[in-house]
Amino acid sequence: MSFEWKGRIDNEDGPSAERWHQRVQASHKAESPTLALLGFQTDEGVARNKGRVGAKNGPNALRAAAANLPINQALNLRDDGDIEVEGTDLESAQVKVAEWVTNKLTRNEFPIVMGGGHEIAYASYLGWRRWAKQQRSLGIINLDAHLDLRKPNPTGSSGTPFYQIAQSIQQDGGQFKYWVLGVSEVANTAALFQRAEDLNVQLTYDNQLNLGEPPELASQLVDFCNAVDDIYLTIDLDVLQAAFMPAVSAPAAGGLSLAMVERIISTVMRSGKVRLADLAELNPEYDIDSIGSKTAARVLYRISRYL
Ligand SMILES: N=CN[C@@H](CCC(=O)O)C(=O)O
Ligand SMILES: [Mn+2]
Ligand SMILES: [Mn+2]
Repeated sequence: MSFEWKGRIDNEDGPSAERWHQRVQASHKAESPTLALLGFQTDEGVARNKGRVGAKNGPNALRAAAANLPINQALNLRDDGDIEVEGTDLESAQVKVAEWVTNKLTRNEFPIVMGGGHEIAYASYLGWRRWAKQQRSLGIINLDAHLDLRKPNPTGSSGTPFYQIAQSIQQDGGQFKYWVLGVSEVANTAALFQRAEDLNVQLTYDNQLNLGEPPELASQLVDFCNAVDDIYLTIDLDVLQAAFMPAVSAPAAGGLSLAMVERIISTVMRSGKVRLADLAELNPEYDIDSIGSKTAARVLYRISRYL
């Protein structure tokens, strides 16, 4: 489904009243950083994971909410359209997304893929892997209520991406450096927590973050980023409390405030190590007055402010 970027235009306030829909359609300036967007329009990963479908329409809901965001910096915005899944062939679509990510990294652009389910993470990773050519190390920061460390059964799904990534990194002889923030104790089984332990995954629970920002959090995030060449930032929107984010495939009771999510993003982005990002699991079928889409757009905006 193609998308027409449109929104409010405040002619009376001149160029400083510019919004995202205008910048997406403006010509690029070589001297400005470029944020490149791609939609991953599919329900396949969520369906395979026995979830409630609807995330296929996530990319366009996010674009519509982002259209009126203000432009407050030198930034090129590019929308490269969508990748869809033909039939149930999720794997081929993931390869296409990966090729796009590799291409953006090669051009020194900042790629953000909009899901779709969290199986987008395996595609984003594969794109980074092709670009990095086993010459670079990766740290993954996932804001998510879930660990997404399920084993493919027998194929991948929205619940398996980080297990698939772990396997790939280990096969390449690398170290799987994965930190999940906002984990819900009640939305993951003992089997998944055991897998996280076996894979040396770093966990921060939603409850730990809801009692105020732990004093050591910022420095631990900085240390995590400094220990690798590149950071891949992936945000499963179900990490947010339902009041901010009703529009997800698998809501988990609890979750983080938008302020905490933005704070973590800011700390991580300031490291200068983040090369790619994605936003997963926006399911507009369950939205209320576009609150979820607008929250997702605000998350996107927060990332963009550090480019
Ligand atoms: N993307 C991940 N999804 C969750 C879904 C949990 C649920 O459906 O309740 C997972 O697999 O753990
Ligand atoms: Mn999740
Ligand atoms: Mn997830």
